[in-house]
Amino acid sequence: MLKGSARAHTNIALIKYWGKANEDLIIPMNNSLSLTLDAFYTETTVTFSEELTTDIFYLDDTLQDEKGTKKISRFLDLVRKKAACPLFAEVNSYNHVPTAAGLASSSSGLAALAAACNQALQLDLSDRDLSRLARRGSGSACRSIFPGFVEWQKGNSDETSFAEVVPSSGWENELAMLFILINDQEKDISSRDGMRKTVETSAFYDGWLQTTTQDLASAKIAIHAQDFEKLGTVTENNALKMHGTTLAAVPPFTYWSPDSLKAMNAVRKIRAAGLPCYFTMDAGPNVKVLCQRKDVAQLKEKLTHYFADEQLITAFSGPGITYL
Ligand SMILES: O=C(O)C[C@@](O)(CF)CCOP(=O)(O)OP(=O)(O)O
Repeated sequence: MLKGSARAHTNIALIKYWGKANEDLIIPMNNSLSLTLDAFYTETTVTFSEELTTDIFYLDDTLQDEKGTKKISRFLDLVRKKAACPLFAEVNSYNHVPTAAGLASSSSGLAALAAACNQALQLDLSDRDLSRLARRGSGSACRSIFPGFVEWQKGNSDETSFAEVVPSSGWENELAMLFILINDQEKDISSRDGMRKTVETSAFYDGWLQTTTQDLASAKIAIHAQDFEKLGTVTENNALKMHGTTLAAVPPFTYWSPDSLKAMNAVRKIRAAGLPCYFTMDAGPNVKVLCQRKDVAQLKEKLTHYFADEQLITAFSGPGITYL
């Protein structure tokens, strides 16, 4: 019996990954840049055993059906091949995220699984090679291997596509990200399906791609200069452009719900009144608000005029992989 356990934290992209150049290897069209957070994480244990005749996946103590196990099993096939190990495995994952929020964070889940496999099969992978392996599970997972600000170098092959830390002199510890959890019943289009539809059909996709490289350069300059307004502005604009691409997909779609727009407008109003804060969004209705740590209590107080307190969750910069 070969067993491994690891914890990985969710990351939120400030400059988005939105589209694959290679679906099988999960090579992205562009570089992306994220902030790993402390509040949300996944703890995963994997046990490879001769006794098993198939892969078994428990998520928060609930046995997952075949559909829910497919993505995990496909990833385990990769690991088995890499380790020349024929054994099936039992995976136990615990998502420490607010369940109601639908904050299904594939970034922390697949990163934790990759690290747990690394330990169980004694692959002895470097962080860079672990990032490459996690990338094969889910693109954004490659960034959760590292703490703080992280850039995913898109590369053009399995060897050259990996994440690495963005030097920041610890400035990330002066920032905060406040999640506005929008309880939207709509079944989300997964990020994987959403980005594929967009790449394949959206008239706005090329415009997105042309400007996101510049946005990433601006974000890195802002981090180096510790210029919050510059980082916040490029973060918000980049998210709006990414989401703009979905409106020109065929058929069009959007992740925005009425309350998403309410949240974005509230952030604009609070910013206009003098509190620097900027929003970003991913493949769902939730809105994440980037602000400076010193302002997060005041921001939360102002947002309670628009949303219930239990919908507001504060996160700070978080760590990379921890082996348990
Ligand atoms: O995180 C970002 O950069 C932006 C997004 O969150 C915007 F929705 C996409 C994340 O995509 P992911 O779930 O990693 O896709 P996969 O590679 O198909 O598994």
